[in-house]
Amino acid sequence: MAGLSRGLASGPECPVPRAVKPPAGSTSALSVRRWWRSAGFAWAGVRYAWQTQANFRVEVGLGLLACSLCWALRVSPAPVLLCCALVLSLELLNTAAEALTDLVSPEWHPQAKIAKDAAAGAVLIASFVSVLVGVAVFTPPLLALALSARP
Ligand SMILES: Nc1ncnc2c1ncn2[C@@H]1O[C@H](COP(=O)(O)OP(=O)(O)OP(=O)(O)O)[C@@H](O)[C@H]1O
Repeated sequence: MAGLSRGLASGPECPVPRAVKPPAGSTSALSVRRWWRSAGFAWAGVRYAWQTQANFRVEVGLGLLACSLCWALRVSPAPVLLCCALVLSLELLNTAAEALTDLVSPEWHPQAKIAKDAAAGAVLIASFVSVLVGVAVFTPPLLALALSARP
């Protein structure tokens, strides 16, 4: 509690806790315990997005569908996996931007609108490009399959 209150900025204008310097000895990059703890926090963020963001769940579903299609059509999954990572990562950043914006500006504000709309725009662009990548990756094998199935 004392550590937390020490990390809080004073005054109502900045309610966000500042980073508290960790105790000496816990900063080693090779500390497995530290890495595991950080991974737990990161996983909590992913779980939060899964539980609260319908778009995140839809994107995970579409990503799994696209990966299954790669496997069924025997095409390289690399571009599809990259697109999945890009879209899901940006959706997580969008969720973070929304949460921060709601914290800092619960009332309507033009700057808050820019923050939310720009973060959503990043997801939109990545999703659009991912659809193009999907068309480029899946069209040739699907066409070949359709042609080979013709009598
Ligand atoms: N505090 C605010 N000030 C100004 N505009 C806002 C504010 N909060 C939301 N908006 C506007 O309303 C839109 C929708 O906001 P909202 O928080 O519902 O985002 P969302 O993308 O619908 O979120 P979710 O993914 O949780 O449904 C934003 O993109 C933004 O244009």
